Amino acid sequence: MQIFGYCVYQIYFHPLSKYPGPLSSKLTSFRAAYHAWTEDQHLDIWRCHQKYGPIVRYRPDYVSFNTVEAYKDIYSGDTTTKPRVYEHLQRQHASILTLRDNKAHTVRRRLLGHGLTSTAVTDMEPRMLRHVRNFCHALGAGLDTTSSEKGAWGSPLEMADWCSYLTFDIMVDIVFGVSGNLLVDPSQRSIVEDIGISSKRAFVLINAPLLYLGRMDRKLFPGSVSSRRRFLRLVDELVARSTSLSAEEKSRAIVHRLLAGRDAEANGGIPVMQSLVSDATTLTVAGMLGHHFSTNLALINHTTTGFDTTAPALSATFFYLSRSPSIYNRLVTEIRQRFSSPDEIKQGELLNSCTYLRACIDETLRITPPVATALFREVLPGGELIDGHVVPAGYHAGTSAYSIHHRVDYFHLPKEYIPERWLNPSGTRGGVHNPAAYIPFLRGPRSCLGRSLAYWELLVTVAMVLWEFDFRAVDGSEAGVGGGDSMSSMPGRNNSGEYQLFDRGTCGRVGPVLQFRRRI
Ligand code: HEM
Repeated sequence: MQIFGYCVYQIYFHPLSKYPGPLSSKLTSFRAAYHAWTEDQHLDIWRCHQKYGPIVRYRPDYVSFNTVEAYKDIYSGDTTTKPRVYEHLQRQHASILTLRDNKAHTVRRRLLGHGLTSTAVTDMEPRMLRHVRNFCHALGAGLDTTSSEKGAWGSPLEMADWCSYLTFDIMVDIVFGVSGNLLVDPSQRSIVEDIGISSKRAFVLINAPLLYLGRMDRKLFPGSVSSRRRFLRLVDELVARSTSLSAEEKSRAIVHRLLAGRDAEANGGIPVMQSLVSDATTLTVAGMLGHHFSTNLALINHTTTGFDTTAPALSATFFYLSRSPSIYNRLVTEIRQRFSSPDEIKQGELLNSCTYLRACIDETLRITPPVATALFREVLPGGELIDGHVVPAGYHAGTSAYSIHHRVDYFHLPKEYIPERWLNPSGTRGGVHNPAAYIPFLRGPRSCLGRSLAYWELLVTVAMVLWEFDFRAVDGSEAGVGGGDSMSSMPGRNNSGEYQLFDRGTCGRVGPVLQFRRRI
């Protein structure tokens, strides 16, 4: 009887009952949790929007909106915040990603933002370039061993892995000032998988917080708990290594700049602790920052799963280029004409003038947004009017980048990779093109702080690789790795031309498998 009463209430009398959606979603969070588990929640939300329209009740307490107007309402002001469930994701202290208090978030964002401005990216460039060169070195390993082999294709490489190693090494270097070394030393590489596995657990928990009861999550995800522990141990180790750097080395690491900034902020602008003075303070504060950064690092670095962003964008770009000869050739021509040597490939006018390169990156982030899912927000007291619809306080609303980027009335031929749409929307294969619906980095006060850094990594790495190498997809059984399976009955998973994301909050991915040769 109680169950019957609960169902009647959810379907007819609940404050969100007027919004359409699958019956199962109105009653429980099971569907959302299930698709978090099967790593296709972004596709399920997209399919629901195809069926029910731009507003879908996707969980009993959550409405997914798929319009430009709605996401402006949800993400632009201070009438929403991060949902309470995010608190479970932090170890002791809230990270910038989990902070619920909007004022505290603004302060934290200001502090962290100093280390990630485009000027800061210029300062960090020489160190980041070292890692991009290591990446190219790894791709070219084994090539040109004898002059007779010059021009021969190398062994197949799994690009998802190599892109993860690159972005991990860059982030560890600029955040902690120490070396992550995954590109050159295979011994620690399992860490990217650990990050992925632990992210999957976190994502399922966000969607089904009931699993926290009696710590059921630990029983359901035993492997992921140990993966997370290993990852956090690594972060603590990095923090410890970072604290023993010289003063000059510390000045280049974001974590230390943040410490100085944090003190200044807390002391009316007087930086009382410009260096880390005692081991006790160091370990406590740095450990805390380690956890703070663990979320951000996880956001960036992943192998097959999870909180990863730049790496999947990079491997997706290689995927699309390897499958589109005309796009590949146009881009190769732009890069090789623009730069006369790889040393010229760095931030500046020449790189900015590579408009086709930028269009390819933007198109990757549109069709394959690394944060594909809806980053849902909790409505604060007073409620909120979202695209003309009332969502009362305490309930959740969000917009999924994958869904809105695939709206046919915002982007013509949304399932196709067409960089030209960013150059001349009304030109080649022209059709509707609505840049206001483009939200890979989100917009508003919680938008991505690492945008400049991410663009640097993507533009410079792709340019450097194309300057040095030709590449192609392998033949045979691995040719399609990374794309959808045309035999799949699941819309979204059956598009062989679209790089597949495995949604775990950010995303996992595999492939493409490519071969390289020195450019001819
Ligand atoms: C293509 C690459 C990237 C994409 C698509 C991306 C996307 C996003 C998105 C969608 C958010 C909002 C998350 C939320 O509200 O929960 C975010 C936040 C954030 N991102 Fe990125 N990101 C990328 C790369 C980076 C990089 C390289 C960094 C460098 C540290 C970074 C640092 C951050 C930080 C610190 C936040 C939190 C901002 C805040 O809450 O104020 N991101 N990112």
